[in-house]
Amino acid sequence: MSQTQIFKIASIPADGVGKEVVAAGRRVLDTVAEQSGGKFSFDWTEFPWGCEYYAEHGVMMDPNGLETLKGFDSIYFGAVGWENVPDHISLWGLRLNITQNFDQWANIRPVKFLPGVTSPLRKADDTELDWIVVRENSEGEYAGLGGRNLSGRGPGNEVALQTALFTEKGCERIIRFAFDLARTRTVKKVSSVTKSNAQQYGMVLWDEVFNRVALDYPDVRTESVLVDAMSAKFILNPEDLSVVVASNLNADILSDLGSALAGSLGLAASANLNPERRFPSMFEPVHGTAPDIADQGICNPIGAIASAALMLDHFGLPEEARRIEAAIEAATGSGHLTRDIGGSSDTEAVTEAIVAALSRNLAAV
Ligand SMILES: NC(=O)C1=CN([C@@H]2O[C@H](COP(=O)(O)OP(=O)(O)OC[C@H]3O[C@@H](n4cnc5c(N)ncnc54)[C@H](O)[C@@H]3O)[C@@H](O)[C@H]2O)C=CC1
Ligand SMILES: CC(=O)C(=O)O
Ligand SMILES: [K+]
Ligand SMILES: [Mn+2]
Repeated sequence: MSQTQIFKIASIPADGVGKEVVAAGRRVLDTVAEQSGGKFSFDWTEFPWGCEYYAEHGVMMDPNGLETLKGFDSIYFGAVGWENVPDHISLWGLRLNITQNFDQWANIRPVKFLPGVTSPLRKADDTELDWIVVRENSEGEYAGLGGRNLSGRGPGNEVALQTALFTEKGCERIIRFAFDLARTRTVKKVSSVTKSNAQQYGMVLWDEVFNRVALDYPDVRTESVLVDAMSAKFILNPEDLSVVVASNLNADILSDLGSALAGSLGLAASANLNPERRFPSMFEPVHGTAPDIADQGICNPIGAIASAALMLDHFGLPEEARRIEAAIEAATGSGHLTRDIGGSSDTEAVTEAIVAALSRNLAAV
């Protein structure tokens, strides 16, 4: 018998519903591993980093945390942010600390419509919708460049600069990534999103790189759409989308819009990839810590569980990833829905339904 492949996973549930959904995702991943017949298993290490850790230690994560994380095959993340810490401190101290330092420059965020889940889009009732937001995840508006003049100008005259960084290399790598992804899809099309009419430096550079890279992919259709028009297009003509590539902020906003159109923020998955595999990649639901519903056992675990499927893809286990996605569809299709999508099931019941569907699928093979 061949040896079991062991994946070392760092789990960082962090705050709020992050803890609940990571626990659910781990359960699903362990089920898939158990059912793999010894093909693979997961070796989990959980880290207590987040806003509670901050309250105790004054930092969001261990100062050697990045060094520690380098030894893992991937990171399974929940969400970060709580009322005891300013959001920009918690986000930069943990999530952005990891994505930036591990050069996880490609953030893929599929917009998936699930059976049994009502979309606010009437069009979704009779139209096949399926697109992926590709988010530049290392620079742009979240480069962290800028500063504040707190005292030099006197009261009431404070100034702040928040500078967006666009490099030719940074644009090119994410745009090529989007084209390569489009080539793997039924509809070979990339929509590039900027605001280059108003932002005449960085976004014009992005547009130029997009037009140049497109020449290398004559088999892929293209369009360039301004972000305000793209937000309208998400709602009016989403059937026209396949791969949507955008800068850090624009794609952050568009991907929440996409999740909402699919039915809830609780459904959307994401992968923060370091495509060169020099560092571990990180898998997390698109949503945040949902303080309004945290600690009640009612949040939707599907975004985190679908992110676990993206992790399996990254490990070269596409069949197992599709098994998880099929189990999610079986659960929603048979009415196991949390409140955010109009049901009354709790987190535990939906997770249980997904685990049961995995076991049924196995029995059917
Ligand atoms: N990657 C990360 O760790 C992120 C962290 N955050 C942080 O999360 C905190 C809250 O941010 P918000 O802007 O309120 O965004 P959020 O995504 O936490 O919540 C927005 C809305 O979506 C709902 N929602 C989110 N996840 C859900 C789930 N799994 N099931 C059911 N409903 C769900 C919430 O109840 C809320 O009504 C802040 O501290 C923010 O900085 C926000 C986004 C991403
Ligand atoms: C911070 C945030 O909203 C995101 O990464 O999606
Ligand atoms: K998250
Ligand atoms: Mn976001």
